[in-house]
Amino acid sequence: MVLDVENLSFAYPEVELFDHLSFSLGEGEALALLGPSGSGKTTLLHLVAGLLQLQGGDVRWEGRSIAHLGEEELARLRLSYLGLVFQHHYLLAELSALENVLVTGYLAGSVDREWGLELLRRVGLEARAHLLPRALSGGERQRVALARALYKRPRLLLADEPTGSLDKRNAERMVALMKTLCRDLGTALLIATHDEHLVTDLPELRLGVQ
Ligand SMILES: Nc1ncnc2c1ncn2[C@@H]1O[C@H](COP(=O)(O)OP(=O)(O)OP(=O)(O)O)[C@@H](O)[C@H]1O
Repeated sequence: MVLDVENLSFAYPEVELFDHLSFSLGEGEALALLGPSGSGKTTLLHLVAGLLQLQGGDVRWEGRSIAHLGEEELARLRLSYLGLVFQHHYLLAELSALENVLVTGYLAGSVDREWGLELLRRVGLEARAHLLPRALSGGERQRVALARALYKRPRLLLADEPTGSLDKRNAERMVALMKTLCRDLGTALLIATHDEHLVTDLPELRLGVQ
């Protein structure tokens, strides 16, 4: 399995969020994470990403428990295992669309420009590769952020309200692209969203307010 979440329990001092929650994702599988505001979608994604200390239960990346890994080891594994997309694009304003897609390559000291361009082609933006984020529309920026998240061919893509800032047409296009690209790359996909109608064809995990 790409991801195993086993018996996960988590509480903040004021609120208990999960009690023995379990699910798994295999290669190229997708799951919609649904639930009202405050039900813990973002918290769950942070636990899966190893950005928040586990309290009870386990998270395994390709069979390997992350519960007792140090920060450095987690950060190293995350580079190849995980891609992230948020509600905001977080593109670097001074870099072109293509340079933003390649940014993790620059950091690692090896850049595959052709693959970056291919990803931009797949999200319909090859002709805009040279433009700065401010010259792109909101939907286009978010599609660049998707291409950037997939540049390393991660095993798992986590998307936290990726369509939260988009109109209906762009939201539908973004979700369709996430599903198609992840399936093609064998990347597992976990999407947290309020827009249930966008993910009706995906298996769902529904969180409730305690
Ligand atoms: N650092 C924190 N300390 C204490 N409580 C927190 C913390 N972060 C989140 N919470 C609380 O935990 C609950 C779940 O928050 P979370 O952001 O995970 O939910 P969500 O489903 O993603 O909500 P939304 O859809 O509004 O983003 C909320 O009641 C929130 O106030």
